[in-house]
Amino acid sequence: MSFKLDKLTVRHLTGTRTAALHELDLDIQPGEQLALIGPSGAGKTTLLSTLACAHQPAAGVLAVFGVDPWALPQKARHGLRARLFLAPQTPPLPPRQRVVTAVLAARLPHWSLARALRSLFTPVDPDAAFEALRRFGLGDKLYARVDRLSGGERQRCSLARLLLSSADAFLVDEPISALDPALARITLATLQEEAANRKATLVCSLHQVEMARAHFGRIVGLRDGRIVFDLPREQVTDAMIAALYENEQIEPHPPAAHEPPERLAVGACF
Ligand SMILES: Nc1ncnc2c1ncn2[C@@H]1O[C@H](COP(=O)(O)OP(=O)(O)OP(=O)(O)O)[C@@H](O)[C@H]1O
Repeated sequence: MSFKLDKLTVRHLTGTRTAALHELDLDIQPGEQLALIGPSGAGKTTLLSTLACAHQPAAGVLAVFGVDPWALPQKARHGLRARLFLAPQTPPLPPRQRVVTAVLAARLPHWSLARALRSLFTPVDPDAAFEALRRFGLGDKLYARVDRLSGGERQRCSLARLLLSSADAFLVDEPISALDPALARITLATLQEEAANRKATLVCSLHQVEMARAHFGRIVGLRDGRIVFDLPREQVTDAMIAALYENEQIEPHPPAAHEPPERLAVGACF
């Protein structure tokens, strides 16, 4: 089993004392690919980072590759984390670094300190970085600076690191939120192909419900920190989706009484 959750409850240390995840039961087999969907604030990111052993649960049981990460000594937990690749929605890439260096950093856990330092100045395996970037349509950005990438390019740069990692599970948070539809399809296909080739587990949160239903065989719907459904895609109905997102539409913003929209200057900044 890659992940086993039994009545798992997670609270954030800051903010409200309400649990972000409430008594979740979830089994994820090695090599399985599933999509997490649900409205904003449902707990998708919290679940992914809990699976990545970044949040210690408040209650319940978490087993990652058969062991409780929080019962392990810190060094062993660190070793376990190296088998997990968490791709956050906003990747924390060092801004002044070249893309090639940022991508090759995925191999840091396997390098000696001397090799890691050398790679900062002369990238050790630029061909591997190029190939990973190429698969996400970013081959031309190998030597670009990270802070000159667009939001979508940064996202894909972070995913290229995933290809160079040796992880057995990919935990990917909204990988296509900044991508156009064509790039979104390529990106999901690349992630799924990589996971299938190395028999890695893929858990992917998505706001694009139709993409989730089109690409993933298993769909987990989260709302208010609870699993609302966990089903093969054929059994997920439009009514279930509507109920999952019910009342989530944003109320239109009332125009300010003193400044009706038609009187705002062209180019006004909202
Ligand atoms: N660092 C934090 N400190 C305190 N509360 C947090 C923190 N991060 C998230 N939360 C809260 O935990 C709950 C779940 O948030 P989470 O980010 O996991 O949801 P999400 O489904 O990923 O949302 P989105 O789709 O908007 O990214 C929310 O109520 C959120 O306000």
